[in-house]
Amino acid sequence: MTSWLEGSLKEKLYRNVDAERCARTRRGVGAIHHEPGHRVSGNAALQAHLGSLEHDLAVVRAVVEHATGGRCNSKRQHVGFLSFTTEPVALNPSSVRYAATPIHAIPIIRENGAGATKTRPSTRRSVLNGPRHPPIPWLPLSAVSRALGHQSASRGTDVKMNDPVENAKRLAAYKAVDNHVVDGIIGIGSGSTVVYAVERLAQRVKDEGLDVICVPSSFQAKQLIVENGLRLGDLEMHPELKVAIDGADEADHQLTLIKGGGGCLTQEKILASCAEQFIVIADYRKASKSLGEQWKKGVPIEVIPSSYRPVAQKIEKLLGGKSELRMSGSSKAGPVVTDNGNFILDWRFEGAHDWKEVETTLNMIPGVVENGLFVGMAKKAYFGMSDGSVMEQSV
Ligand SMILES: O=C(CO)[C@H](O)[C@H](O)COP(=O)(O)O
Repeated sequence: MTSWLEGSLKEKLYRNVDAERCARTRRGVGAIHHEPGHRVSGNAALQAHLGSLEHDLAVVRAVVEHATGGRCNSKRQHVGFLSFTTEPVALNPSSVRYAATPIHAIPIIRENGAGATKTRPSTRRSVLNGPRHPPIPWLPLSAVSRALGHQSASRGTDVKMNDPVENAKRLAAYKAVDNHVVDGIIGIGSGSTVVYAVERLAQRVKDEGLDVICVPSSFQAKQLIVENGLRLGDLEMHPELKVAIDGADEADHQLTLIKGGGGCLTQEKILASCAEQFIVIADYRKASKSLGEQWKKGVPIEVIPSSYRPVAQKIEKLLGGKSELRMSGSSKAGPVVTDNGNFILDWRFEGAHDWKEVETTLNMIPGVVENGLFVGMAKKAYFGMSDGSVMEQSV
């Protein structure tokens, strides 16, 4: 039986290994054994992944503790074998999806194994004794730092890697990057799902030598690109993009979107309009039959600050509903200020609308910079599901 702990460990330690590829190459993502007495042992694969043994132990212990929420006693049994005794952990039935990944034994690392194969030149101890294995990608630093509870350039999200919603975001993002990104200029959207797309891009640049220049849609996206060591570009240098990948607050059956929950709708729409392909990545909560079914905060509208009152009044007169100035909350007194120095109105609408008409009506009001309705722009969306699958939607 696959336990929640085992699934979590795989998730954390092998998150940059594509599960399908592993199954094909029989590389063994699941080289972790969970014995019923709450004992977890990870073999040489962990060490091959994580570098020096001392560092491994600290990182792996932190990951295990993060996964279990409990205490972890780790000890070095012999070279290349790590063993952990953890607090009792509850089995979580939602982890059965991990059972789909075959578990293979991976040979123990030895100092000087006969017929040894070097897995990574920089790891002196990383010598596999046994059948030849392709090099295993390293755990990205960002994954380790998330496991240790550090924050990334996401919107202040403390990413919990055993959270089904975070998993769903990651699955959708990884699949979209794998299916749509080739060498060229890529538009990077904003939000918490895009964090995973950038992470995957960085892995592919490192592992496959993918040659991409990334154009950001926000300050957050720019930070992500820089933090992940990707090449930064802009629309001035690269006005045409091969693909733009972005999240959404809601997507209906025609892939009409509400965007701008993170306040970056204007640049996001500009990027989407410059891309040959605009790809949406989201978790299962964002898919709906009609707009407003899932997303209750309304359509974000970026406005010139001095115009917010008359714009709000005009919207209500023309379209009904209620327009509210978005406030910063506890992080700052006063309204949210966008990357462009503007305000955001959230228009809570009632009933069904002709969204193309609404988009045009909103943008015709003097003072409106842009609105968060994306009509007819997305042709493909990836929704990560709670069962670990990815639902694809095309129009
Ligand atoms: O439009 C956006 C930001 O302006 C985001 O794409 C949208 O809010 C979705 O964000 P998340 O991926 O965090 O759910």
